Amino acid sequence: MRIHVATDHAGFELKAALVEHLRSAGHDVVDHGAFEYDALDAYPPFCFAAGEAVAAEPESLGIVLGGSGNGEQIAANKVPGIRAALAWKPEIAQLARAHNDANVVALGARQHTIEEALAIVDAFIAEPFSGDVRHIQRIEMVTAYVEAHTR
Ligand SMILES: O=C(CO)[C@H](O)[C@H](O)COP(=O)(O)O
Repeated sequence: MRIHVATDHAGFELKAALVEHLRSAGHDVVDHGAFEYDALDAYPPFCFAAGEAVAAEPESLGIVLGGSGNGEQIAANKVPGIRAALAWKPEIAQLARAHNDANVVALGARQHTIEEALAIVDAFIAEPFSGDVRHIQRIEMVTAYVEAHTR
């Protein structure tokens, strides 16, 4: 699977481990930065880049990393077509896929060990969208709201 990954400085170490982990599992990983550690960098451009790439490739998924994952989720969600979920345990990552058809997962690198973070990501990637009508209807409600309020 094509997986787009981005981080700011706070997730820099986790991103390296994550890219290696995903490539070892056979995924086609596209790294959208940060490409060097800079304690003063800012997460939005990285998250926009990953989000835009996911939106352009509907079969792909995205992963955005930061200290908490909050700002990264918020930024990714500003990209049209992105449904980004902040996941803090594998069960939440599974629900993000199964119920919300999330195409981006956000993680707080400062909140987990690398092993915990990889388990959350693996759960996200492995879980398909359920396709249940009630979930489709709810997602469509959100999409319709965005379309009605976007100038
Ligand atoms: O998680 C984040 C945003 O939600 C950032 O990674 C975090 O705010 C970075 O913090 P600092 O600049 O203090 O290293």
